[in-house]
Amino acid sequence: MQGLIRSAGAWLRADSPVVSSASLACAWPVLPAWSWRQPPHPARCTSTEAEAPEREAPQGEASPRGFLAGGHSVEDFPPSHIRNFSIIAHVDHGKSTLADRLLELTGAINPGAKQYLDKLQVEKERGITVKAQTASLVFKHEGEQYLLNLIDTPGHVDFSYEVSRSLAACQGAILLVDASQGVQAQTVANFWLAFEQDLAIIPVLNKIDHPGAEPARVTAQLAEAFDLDPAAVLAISAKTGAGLDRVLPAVVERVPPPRGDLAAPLRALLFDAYHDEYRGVVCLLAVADGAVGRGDRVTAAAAGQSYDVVEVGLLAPEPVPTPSLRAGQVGYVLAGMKDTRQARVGDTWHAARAPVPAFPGFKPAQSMVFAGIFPVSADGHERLAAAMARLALTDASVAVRRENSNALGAGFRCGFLGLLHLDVFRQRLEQEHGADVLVTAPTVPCRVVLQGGESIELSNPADFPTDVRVEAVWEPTVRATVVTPEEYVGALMQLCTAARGELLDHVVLDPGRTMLKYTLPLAELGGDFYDELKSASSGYASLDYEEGEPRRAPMQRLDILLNGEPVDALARIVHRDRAEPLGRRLCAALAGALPQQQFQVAVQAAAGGRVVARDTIRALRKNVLAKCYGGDVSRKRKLLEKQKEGKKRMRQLGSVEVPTDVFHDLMKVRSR
Ligand SMILES: Nc1nc2c(ncn2[C@@H]2O[C@H](COP(=O)(O)OP(=O)(O)OP(=O)(O)O)[C@@H](O)[C@H]2O)c(=O)[nH]1
Repeated sequence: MQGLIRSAGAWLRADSPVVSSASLACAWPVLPAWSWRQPPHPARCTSTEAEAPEREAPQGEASPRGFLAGGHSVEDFPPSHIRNFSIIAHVDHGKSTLADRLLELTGAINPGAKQYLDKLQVEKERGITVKAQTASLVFKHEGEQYLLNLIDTPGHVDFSYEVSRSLAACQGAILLVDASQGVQAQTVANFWLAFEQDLAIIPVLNKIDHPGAEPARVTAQLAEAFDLDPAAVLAISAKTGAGLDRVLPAVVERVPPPRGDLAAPLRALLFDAYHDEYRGVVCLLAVADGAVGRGDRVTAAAAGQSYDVVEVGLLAPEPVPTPSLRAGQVGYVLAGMKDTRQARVGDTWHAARAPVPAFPGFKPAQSMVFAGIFPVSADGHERLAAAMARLALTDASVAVRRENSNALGAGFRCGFLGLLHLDVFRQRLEQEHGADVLVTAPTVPCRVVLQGGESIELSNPADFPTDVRVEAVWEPTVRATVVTPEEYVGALMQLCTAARGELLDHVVLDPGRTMLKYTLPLAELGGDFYDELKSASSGYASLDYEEGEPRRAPMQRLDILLNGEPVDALARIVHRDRAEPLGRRLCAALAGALPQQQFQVAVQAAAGGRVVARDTIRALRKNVLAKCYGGDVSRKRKLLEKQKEGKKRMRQLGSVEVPTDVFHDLMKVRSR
């Protein structure tokens, strides 16, 4: 057994440098570790600075210094008394709940908080973390005060870009595992992310209060899968608080302090940035050496821009301005930036005219799915454009460009990190910015090689050439990791094969638990794949993936035609074998969803130069005034008004009027 598990580890490491969904988003910082990430042990860490005294925050006095819980200021914490760590885990294993408890325990927030660090409405509603959040805590251990900087990370694979860059600002990570669910796909991915970055890893079992908890079994899983010492595994319940008192002492004792040199010139990593409506762009910096303070002139090396620092401080978890941020500390900087695109995450900041060696940086987040976004009502473009501009400011990982559709008019083509990211973006457009939007079927980018050798990158099915000969199409793939109880292996292998998957490996993790590794076309992960995976495993299987090599595949454009006119917004790029069945499903769905018109409408699907499916909608003469008997003028006017409003939500596709809801209905049509 041990051999098998070790081979799993070896395979993971040999097969890919970082086994993580993060690399799907191409988010992997080109590390290895920086020098300050492998500091000496605290006991060997020399510090000439004074010990941190305990004192009260000044009352009633406007102080330029920022004070943390217990009245501490940043000067109280030399690098030896700082710990920077992330909480990483599979989705829903309890990261945000643990973060809440740690904030309460250290007095940073009042008891009873629920997902305090999840600030977005969409995060609160869906109970998921989308954006990594930072919080600085003060914790007393064995008579010494420590400044602990905690980063709560998202669990979902789409947002793993956030995890990898958060880890770059840390020296340690709490690897949280649900004691009832055990090791899952993102547990594996996140472990290797932290391991590859040389972080100290603290394994913590959560939910030991859960009736299905099996702490002994999951501890054995962790020990075998990751070669961890079972004695190092902590067991807690973030819900009841059981075992919680052991977590922060473990952080202090096991996570090495940052090795910063306060006397050296400023060298800081910009590891995150977000937009605040009132304060502009808030940059999160991990200061490796030196210090940065209000009024300093700093340069962002890769961006090649210099800025005057307006404010620096710690997030505790609310912003606490401080005179400076010092070596080893993680905090925020306001430098008068208006747009998050100015803040390139992974950039190195230094004092103006005092360049320093740059950090390796991060690869930019790469869009994995694209979709068109259009206003629901024909006159809603301006409102949508304003909403897009505002939201794009806060989410630099979405790629936006203008698009014009014959069917839907002016809109945007946007690139996302995955389907959840797309859905979250849509929800935020609607909830936070009041835009009523219509989203076209998501598509993955592919490369089309034309006769003569010219090759084009496509992110819009409507651009797929039909008038020139296509020599080859290359579609993106992922290397997917599925962790499942043994009894579902057969059903899951069937599912992956149906999704055009190629089995790469099959590893028994422990008796009753298996890890499958597949190459899958990225296009197949859209639609219902995740739901099918869950239903084939009664909800027990988990999935993670990283970017794979592009693969040649017989992909073609599937057009939907209304009375002979192709509707560009309904085109898809599909595998040759899928064109006909999908075409049939789309025609049937469209025929079912379209209201009858005053003439017969032919609904057709065409691929590879031929019609592959057809449906017909019979004619109906509709008269909105038919019910108006007796010449009631005001009633007539009301009905006409109502019809006018309804028409705003209609689009004229050739001769056919289509309610915009139809586009939403068609998105739900299964691709397989
Ligand atoms: N029984 C029990 N439930 C817990 C415990 N900790 C968290 N939960 C529950 O587990 C669910 C997920 O918790 P979260 O803290 O949102 O998980 P997360 O890992 O932050 O989720 P993502 O950010 O979406 O990955 C919530 O319903 C919590 O109330 C625990 O110790 N015991």
